[in-house]
Amino acid sequence: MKRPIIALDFPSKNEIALFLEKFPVEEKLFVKVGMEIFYQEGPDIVKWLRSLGHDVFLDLKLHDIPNTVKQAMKGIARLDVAMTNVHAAGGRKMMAAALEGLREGSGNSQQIPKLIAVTQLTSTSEEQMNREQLIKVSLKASVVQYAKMTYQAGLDGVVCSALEVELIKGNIAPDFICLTPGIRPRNSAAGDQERIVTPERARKIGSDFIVVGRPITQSENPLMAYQQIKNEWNGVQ
Ligand SMILES: O=C(O)c1cc(=O)[nH]c(=O)n1[C@@H]1O[C@H](COP(=O)(O)O)[C@@H](O)[C@H]1O
Repeated sequence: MKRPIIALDFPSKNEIALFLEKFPVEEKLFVKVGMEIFYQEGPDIVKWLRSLGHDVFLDLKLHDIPNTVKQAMKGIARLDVAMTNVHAAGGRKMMAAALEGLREGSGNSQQIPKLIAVTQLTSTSEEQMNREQLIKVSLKASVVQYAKMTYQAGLDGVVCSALEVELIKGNIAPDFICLTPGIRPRNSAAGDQERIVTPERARKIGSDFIVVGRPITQSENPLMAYQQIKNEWNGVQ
């Protein structure tokens, strides 16, 4: 069964340990380490999660000049993560430099983490993008443009809303990875997310990975919430 990626958005290792205690030890999870916990605990949090047997998506959304991103990626390459990301808005040169950094950091081995780029954050609406970023096209057109740049830079895929997956795969390639956060089961609060989709719809649309945070981490019964979302994501009744 495909595993939803759980966003471990907690302020400390201790809180993550308490959360993980709710899952059977033999259940190997796919978890996301983002800025909140990484800036508290540093790379050790990734090493610890790997030692427990979980797969890690390291979501630090790098966005800086090409050289800085390249050097940072050399460090990330040594953390044994399955996937990591940058912001496509950093440009093609930056994304290509990120890939170079990952390759060099891993000693040019074949086994480098998947590298994907954030298009428009799922918390961004079309109206906000037009008004604040002065991007005067539709949100979908902007996402596809970022996805094309990402593909041309040689990356594996993008982070987008499931609402844009069909368009991206149609314009680029069916196997271009679309990882989709902004997942909300029916009747759960959107919070700060704008472009939301249920796990079932994300499956039908063709998302390759879904990322789910608060609907699991803030649930009264995280294990049950995880299993329900996992079943829905896999089309299991
Ligand atoms: O790169 C990401 O993971 C990401 C990109 C994006 O466009 N939107 C987005 O929500 N995310 C991350 O996905 C997670 C979503 O969490 P919830 O909204 O709690 O399900 C958060 O950790 C975000 O940082």
